[in-house]
Amino acid sequence: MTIQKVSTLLLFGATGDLSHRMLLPSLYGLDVDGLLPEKLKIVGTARSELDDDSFRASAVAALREHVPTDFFDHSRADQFAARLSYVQLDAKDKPGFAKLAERIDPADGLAIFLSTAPSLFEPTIQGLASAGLAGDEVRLALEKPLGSNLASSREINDAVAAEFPEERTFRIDHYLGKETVQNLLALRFANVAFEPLWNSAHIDHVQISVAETVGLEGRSDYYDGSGALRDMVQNHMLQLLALVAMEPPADFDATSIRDEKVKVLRSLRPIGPDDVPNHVVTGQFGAGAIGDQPVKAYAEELGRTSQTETFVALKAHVENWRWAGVPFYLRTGKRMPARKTEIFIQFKCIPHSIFAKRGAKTRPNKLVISIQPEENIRLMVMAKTPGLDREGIRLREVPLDVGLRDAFADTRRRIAYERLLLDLIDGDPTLFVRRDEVEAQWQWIDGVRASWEQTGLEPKVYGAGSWGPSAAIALTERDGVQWHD
Ligand SMILES: NC(=O)C1=CN([C@@H]2O[C@H](COP(=O)(O)OP(=O)(O)OC[C@H]3O[C@@H](n4cnc5c(N)ncnc54)[C@H](OP(=O)(O)O)[C@@H]3O)[C@@H](O)[C@H]2O)C=CC1
Ligand SMILES: O=C1O[C@H](COP(=O)(O)O)[C@@H](O)[C@H](O)[C@H]1O
Repeated sequence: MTIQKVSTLLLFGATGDLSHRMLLPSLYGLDVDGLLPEKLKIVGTARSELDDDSFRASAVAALREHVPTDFFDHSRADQFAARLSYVQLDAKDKPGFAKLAERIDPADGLAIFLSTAPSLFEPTIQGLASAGLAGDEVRLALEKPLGSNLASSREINDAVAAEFPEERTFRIDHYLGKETVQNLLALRFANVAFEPLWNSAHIDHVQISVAETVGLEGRSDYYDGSGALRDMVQNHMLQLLALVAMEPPADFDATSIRDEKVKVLRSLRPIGPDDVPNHVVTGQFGAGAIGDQPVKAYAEELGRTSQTETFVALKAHVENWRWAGVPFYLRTGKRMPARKTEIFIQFKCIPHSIFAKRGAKTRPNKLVISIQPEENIRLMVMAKTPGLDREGIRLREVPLDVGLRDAFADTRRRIAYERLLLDLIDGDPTLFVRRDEVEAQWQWIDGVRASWEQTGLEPKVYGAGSWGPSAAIALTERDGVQWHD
């Protein structure tokens, strides 16, 4: 495969929050590390009235605010800003796209990043096509949300496919850009120790938790129309589940990895109305405190009452030979006591304990993969407690711990978007989500929502700063399982 070099990155939504907090700082990081093509130009566009100089100044201000202080350097920021220019454009104004075509020659290699609301995707794509900016040399990256259900996701995908073939479409799930998420692949497929145990014969259950302390973060219109299931489970958490559950791919390439992930997503057992009471819990945070900081209830933060869930816990099953009978418990919520993204694998008990007659108890092994903020892989194993007990033997659970931050202390921690922007520029879609994956994700999520709507499930209030409603604890305790908090 010959990879077309990119000479221009065209950034829609260049004045927005995502651009300021993540995209420009990521591009700055890549530039400082010498990873951007030397001649790469970055053209920002939005409706705001800016010229090149004022856009550059606003970009440098964003870098100053969002790049860690020990990595921000004024002269490097100015050098980076020299790559930037700006075109004022309303994405709904088709003839206006001619202004972009005056500045950009797609034949030189063009990557486009849509960091705008999805309602603008279709007019933007049509505008690009009308101005000749959707040709063979052009790649298109799209931010989430890619629809709010399967039907709307298909509409977006169809609109994209009308001008950009799948191999030039880069759907972002920023969790795939996180080092620790990619490390899951390394753990599973660069080591011989885990794969023989990675199945229902040895694994009792899997927990995936994404706990956040933040609330609406100024995105109330979007979030209240979405809720935790569609905001977090449909994309990030199902991608994590797919990476945990997939078969070993033949290669680390886009087709092999995505083929295996989509098989998992299609094997998710639908949750029907009868399953809802034992498989789904939703919650909405009430007033409370995180640490010593008082936190308002969701309805107060939103300014109105709402039935939107800010917490969801699910019991899912992957119906295939490897995972038959292994529950995957998923849980995510806002305004929880701590920020924590973690995959917890509970192995089964040993088949027979040679220590039992000596009074020693064994516990099943556990593997804890901490994705953020800690970056750790910890295997809990049984060890003998030191001592000369005549009566018997004492065993204790101890961690075999790999602190990834310490192990790679000499490496800068990168923003997930650095990986993704670099791959977009290089034309490598491995860490982007293919259409069939997104649609399989939506199909399952739509089923969950339809079932909970049919059963009239309503979110239970949980105190901000707690781990969610008590019903979420009951969801696992019914199976004799405790959440790993
Ligand atoms: N912020 C975040 O952390 C995350 C955001 N996302 C998604 O990324 C996308 C962008 O998010 P975010 O940056 O937060 O949103 P913002 O509302 O902060 O920014 C939206 C951007 O789109 C531009 N815009 C709005 N309307 C038009 C238009 N008609 N024509 C051209 N440009 C327009 C705005 O600029 P102007 O007003 O000048 O036109 C602005 O640059 C959204 O889909 C969001 O859901 C996904 C994950 C995280
Ligand atoms: O996509 C989203 O992700 C963030 C959480 O991302 P993280 O990298 O901080 O874990 C979440 O806050 C937001 O609601 C959601 O849209």
